[in-house]
Amino acid sequence: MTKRADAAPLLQLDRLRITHEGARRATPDGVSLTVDRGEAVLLLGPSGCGKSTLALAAAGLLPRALDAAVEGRVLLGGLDATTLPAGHAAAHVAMVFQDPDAQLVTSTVDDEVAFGPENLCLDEAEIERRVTEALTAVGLAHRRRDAPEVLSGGGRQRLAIAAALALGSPLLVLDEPTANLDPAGARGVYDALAPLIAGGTHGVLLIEHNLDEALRIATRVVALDDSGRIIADGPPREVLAGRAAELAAAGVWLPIGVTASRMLAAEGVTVTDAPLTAAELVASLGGGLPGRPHAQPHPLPGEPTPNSHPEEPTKQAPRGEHPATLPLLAVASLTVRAGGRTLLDDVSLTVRPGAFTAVVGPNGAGKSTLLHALGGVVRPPKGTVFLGGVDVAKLSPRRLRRRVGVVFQNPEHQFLRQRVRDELELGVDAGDDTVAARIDDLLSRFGLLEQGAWHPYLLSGGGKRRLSVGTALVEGPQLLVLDEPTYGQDRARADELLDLLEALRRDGTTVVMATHDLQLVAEHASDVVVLADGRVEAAGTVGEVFAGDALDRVGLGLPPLARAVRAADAPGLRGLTRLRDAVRFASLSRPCASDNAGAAP
Ligand SMILES: Nc1ncnc2c1ncn2[C@@H]1O[C@H](COP(=O)(O)OP(=O)(O)OP(=O)(O)O)[C@@H](O)[C@H]1O
Ligand SMILES: Nc1ncnc2c1ncn2[C@@H]1O[C@H](COP(=O)(O)OP(=O)(O)OP(=O)(O)O)[C@@H](O)[C@H]1O
Repeated sequence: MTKRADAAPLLQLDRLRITHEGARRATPDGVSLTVDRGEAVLLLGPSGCGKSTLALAAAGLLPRALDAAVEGRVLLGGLDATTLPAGHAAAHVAMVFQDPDAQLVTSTVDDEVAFGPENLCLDEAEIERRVTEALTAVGLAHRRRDAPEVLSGGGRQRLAIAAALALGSPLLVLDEPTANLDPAGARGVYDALAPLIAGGTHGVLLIEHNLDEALRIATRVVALDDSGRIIADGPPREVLAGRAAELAAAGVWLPIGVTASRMLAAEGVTVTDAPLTAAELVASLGGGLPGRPHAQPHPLPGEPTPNSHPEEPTKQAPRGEHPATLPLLAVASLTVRAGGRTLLDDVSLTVRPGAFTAVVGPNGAGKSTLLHALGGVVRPPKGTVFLGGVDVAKLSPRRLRRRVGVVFQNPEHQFLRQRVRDELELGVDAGDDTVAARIDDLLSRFGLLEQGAWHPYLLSGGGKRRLSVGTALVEGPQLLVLDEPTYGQDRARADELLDLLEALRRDGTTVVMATHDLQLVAEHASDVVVLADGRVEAAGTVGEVFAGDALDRVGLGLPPLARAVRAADAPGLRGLTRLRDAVRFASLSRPCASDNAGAAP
């Protein structure tokens, strides 16, 4: 499509400043930016800096959608968004919310996607064409007759994206559109978006933590700091590599290549080609560090054979052969059915005490269902869950809560009280005089001390997520079960959460966590269970599972670094799945000072 020279940008924010009712400061605070056709602007910033609030404004939903004072201007196609009649906004903009449940309104998948086009008074053939195209683009064409609420979390997210695409609006505002999606689903979303940007028909304002995927379409990166002000705005490499230190200090997620380069710089190794993605990182590792060919330090001294997990101690017995330890958790022949479907089909697995077991699988594999069964949230019709030798089905809800802390996929489903502090107090023995101190400690560890008296729903997405983890921890459970706990977190908070999980593990807590972030699995988990279609496809240590083909078989594939390493087919890199191993590799093969002196720049 040719762009008229005089056409106004799709979106123009002019010194936008939004102060929520009762808030002491504005977030965002004085943000000006434009998005035009052919542009995908990636908006980054720490949790609570106002990204979602800005997205609502950009979608023309303020001031209607929020109790907030809005200063500055929001122009959509040159028109003041605050004066656009509600029904006219769709001609300019469509939004996908951070929480897909916030936007699903009808009773079938089909109706949900048709809802927007019907309101545009399009003819039936056109509506049908758009519905089919949008559902196909997100891989939901086979679930047209289902109710949205029976879709998995990822399924509902795909549906929300399809509904936005079907509107045909030139500007798409996407608030973490792939946070609940499996890797193939996330790739699918960006595959669908890429031609819209490249073809110049659409513009995108994007909030996304999945940077490897987002960088496939991002033409510009805008970063906000904690106070909701712009600290960087420019081409992705210039901002993400060039201003990395500043962004990291502000708690902004950085792509894997930039994180690795920073770790290498701390080791005295300079990577000059500023890799952003895992593929670029591997190209720079495989191609030799500045000016010299690689040494081949792999396998590293004392390390296992190629393809095994580099940091797994060699003496560790493979899964199933931990002779001295009885499993903490033993699941046998677990079957869960609902709505005429079998969600879990004869699942058996064990988790050893102190393990950090990741449960991975495509959307709809049954991960949440399994976690709910472990936490006693659903009573399986068949099979058993034993925790420390005790049948979970025989424990009272109160005793179960003391042993198993559960963090749900959607934090809002978990909140029952009016104040953040009360939410943590819920279910704790009133007579216990250590409660207040424990709660203060949790509030401060989770960065929520100042928000203790707030309503939980007023927290940012990241804040809600941290509170939900806090509520599961108050009782000091033996087993902590978490469903996508890093979703919606900024870099600093996600690292903090993972550090906290590691500290809990050192103190004896066993962790079972469902996640779509396979890089996180590589970096932190000890064991993995791969689910697909309600069945266990593979289980074992991270090294064992990553070396096998189960992840490929179920359509997940390897995490970005391991995938890029495998694609590069460089023998020296084989087996690298963790960032710190990649950095160690590069550091060990770094040039000595005299090499450096003679090296080409
Ligand atoms: N309805 C509301 N009323 C009062 N304060 C709110 C409301 N919604 C959000 N806030 C506050 O406004 C600030 C910005 O929230 P917002 O959700 O826009 O941040 P964010 O950058 O998207 O965070 P995250 O990455 O954690 O989702 C936060 O401090 C949040 O607690
Ligand atoms: N009440 C129900 N009736 C029918 N089907 C259901 C019901 N609840 C869940 N399902 C289906 O069961 C399957 C497993 O859902 P579950 O939420 O456990 O998957 P998941 O692996 O956690 O997915 P995601 O990664 O998308 O969160 C999905 O296909 C979902 O649509």
